[in-house]
Amino acid sequence: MESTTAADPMISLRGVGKRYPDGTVAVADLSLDVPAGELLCLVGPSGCGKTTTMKMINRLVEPTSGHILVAGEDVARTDPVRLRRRIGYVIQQIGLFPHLTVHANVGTVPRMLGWDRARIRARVDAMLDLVGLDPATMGRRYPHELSGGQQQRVGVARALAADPPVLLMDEPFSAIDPIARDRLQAEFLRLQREIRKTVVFVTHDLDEAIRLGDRIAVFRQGGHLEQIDPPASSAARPPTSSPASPVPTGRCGGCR
Ligand SMILES: Nc1ncnc2c1ncn2[C@@H]1O[C@H](COP(=O)(O)OP(=O)(O)OP(=O)(O)O)[C@@H](O)[C@H]1O
Repeated sequence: MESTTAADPMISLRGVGKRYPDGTVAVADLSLDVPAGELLCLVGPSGCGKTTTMKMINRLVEPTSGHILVAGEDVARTDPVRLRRRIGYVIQQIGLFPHLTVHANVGTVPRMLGWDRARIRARVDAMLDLVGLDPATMGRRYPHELSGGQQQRVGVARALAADPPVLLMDEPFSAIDPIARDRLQAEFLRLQREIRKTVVFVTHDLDEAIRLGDRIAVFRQGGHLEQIDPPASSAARPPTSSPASPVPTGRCGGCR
């Protein structure tokens, strides 16, 4: 990756559009920057282009216009496999390999990178520890022997294993029951304070966005950016406020 200065955004979308082959314009003309270390939440109604935006960053979807830079490098000119090793990806149905143990799941990318066994073991143990799973007992289990919340933790550990600077998280906690979700959010917040990744986090839950996001980007249909602001802090900001008003607390009107 090219070197960047502290002032450069880690992720930069410039006039990005995506028209699918059937003519659907998922994203029309989107520009936004995500500074290094920021957790940016994307919210908005179903079908407004959040997932498409996310997948264009790691090239699971190719934009039909515009440019996306990650750490100053145009992703269109980066080998997708190389790119994805530097971008952790966590999705709702986590997609753990069912026939591999938790340990082997978390070690997937380090193995692909050719790390030696001792380094992989140490890294996997550290990652499981980081997400609150005991490496000795949980590492040997298979995904079906874990709760939904534990599986999501493994997904986060796997995404972090090769220490990517960027994490893309697409509704990572939404399939979890509310109590486990609450704990996962709290732990992820603690974790993020420690590791300071640049995170793009899609959610339908405005409360989750307010809790986790350094900023919240509100999308409307066609991937139009309606607003991008820090979440309102009721202690710091009155609810009726300035033109550049922060995203209000409450439910996301257009969201499911
Ligand atoms: N492969 C595809 N081919 C055609 N249209 C698609 C494809 N994938 C997504 N779309 C359309 O693009 C638009 C944006 O979809 P996208 O999944 O990005 O929205 P989203 O905001 O993530 O939605 P949700 O909140 O429901 O997950 C939708 O109209 C969707 O139907």
